[in-house]
Amino acid sequence: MYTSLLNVKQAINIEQKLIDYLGTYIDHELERLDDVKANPLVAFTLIKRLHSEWLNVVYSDEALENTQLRSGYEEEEADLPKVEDLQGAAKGLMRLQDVYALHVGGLVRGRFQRVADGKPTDIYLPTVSVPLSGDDCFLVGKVAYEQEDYYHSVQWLEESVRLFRGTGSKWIPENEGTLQDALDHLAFSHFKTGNVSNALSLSQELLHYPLNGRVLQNVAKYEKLLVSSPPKSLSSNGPRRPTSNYLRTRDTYERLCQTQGSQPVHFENPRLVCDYFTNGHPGLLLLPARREVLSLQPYVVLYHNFITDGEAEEIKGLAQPALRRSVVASGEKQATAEYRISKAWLKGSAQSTVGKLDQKISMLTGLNVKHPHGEYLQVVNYGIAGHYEPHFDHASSPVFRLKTGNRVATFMIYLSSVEAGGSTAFIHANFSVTKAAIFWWNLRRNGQGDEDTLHAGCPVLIGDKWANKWIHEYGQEFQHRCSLNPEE
Ligand SMILES: O=C(O)CCC(=O)C(=O)O
Ligand SMILES: [Fe+2]
Repeated sequence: MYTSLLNVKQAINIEQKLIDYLGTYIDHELERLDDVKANPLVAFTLIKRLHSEWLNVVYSDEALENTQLRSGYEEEEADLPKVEDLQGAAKGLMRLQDVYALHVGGLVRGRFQRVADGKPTDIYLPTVSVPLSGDDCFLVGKVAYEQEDYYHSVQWLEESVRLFRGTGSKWIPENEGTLQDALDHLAFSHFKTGNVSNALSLSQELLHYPLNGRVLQNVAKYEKLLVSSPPKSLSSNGPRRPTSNYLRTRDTYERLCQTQGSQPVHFENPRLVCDYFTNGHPGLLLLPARREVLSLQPYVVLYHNFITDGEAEEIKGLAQPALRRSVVASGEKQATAEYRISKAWLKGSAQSTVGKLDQKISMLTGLNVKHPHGEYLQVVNYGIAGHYEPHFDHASSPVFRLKTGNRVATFMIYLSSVEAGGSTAFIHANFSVTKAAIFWWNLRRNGQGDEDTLHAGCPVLIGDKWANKWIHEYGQEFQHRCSLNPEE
């Protein structure tokens, strides 16, 4: 190599190549990191580590003399996830389990699987599977247990007991629970769901632990119960899912989240057009919108190329600091009601990207979107299994109407495409959408709310959902005219 300069040049080329390989490797690793961040199982275990595992380690006897660790931890403490975050993450996992009919055993192995005809199928294959520990499952089970939701607690605690048994009686400092705790909670959950014989056998196992009067009493109670009312043969199908207040629409909602519903069949109805749309506006002449009319009643339109990746990134960047603030500032009640979602409002000047988007919405819809006729751009970010229950965007009662009237239409933009889950489901119209930008009228021409617009945001399974939307209100008298037909 040292005999000629040419050889040295070659060596430099080789090194350059190696550096390029390294660069590619790092890029791939960064992508992998992105994948990992967007995985709810990773997010859950991370929150759990930060909320309780580190705490248990830092304050364990083993770490007593490590004052540096303790003071370092105390410095960060204020920024660590709170118990509500951990509970919210656990509830998020159970929501994903329900809405996407996921198999708990699969989730525990880091997989997202649905069981159909006894066979598990992956509905999403993560690049990295993050398995859960017995203690992770114990925590989810306990959150369910504390809400008296024994349907979920049985399933998660079964997994917890199985995993704790697998690790033997080894004591792990970061754990919150033990095999004994899991058995105890599982026994009671079984009892509450009417499975007395399982409750009894688990309680009998608990008798091997340092004696506990309550367990002894339970064993006697369960034995008596089994004699007085022996279990009926396998007639019941096990515990039912807890009912919720939107049960009426729940089945449809979940089906739409899983399947996208019955997508529009354009060739069957000539009014469901796909076209290059300018709305007769000179501003759209050179770059028309790729419009797809999805539904006529309610009237829902999809614009395929509404926002560029660069614009979306800019909007997310603008919203990020405001989003954080809005979470801290939200009152306790609201934080729990809309848990897993944070919001920010962006004003933006006419020249800004926000202003340009405003202008584009106005050109496409022909509506006056200037504040206060349109609300500021709202950016929403969804957390673990973040979702939005079925609702209307318009106010159903005049009491809640703003000065500029009701929300006549919605323009919703997806700032990043979600990898799995997270679609917007139109409950009555029977379809769901996950991409680009959609527009729909909330009010009928007679000013009344259009009940057919009932819609929901499905929980995000994988990915980072940034939906944002423009809501237009009255002030559109000449653009969205009333009809002479009061029924319209
Ligand atoms: O996230 C979604 O898909 C729906 C959000 C929504 O409906 C709303 O913010 O009003
Ligand atoms: Fe909505």
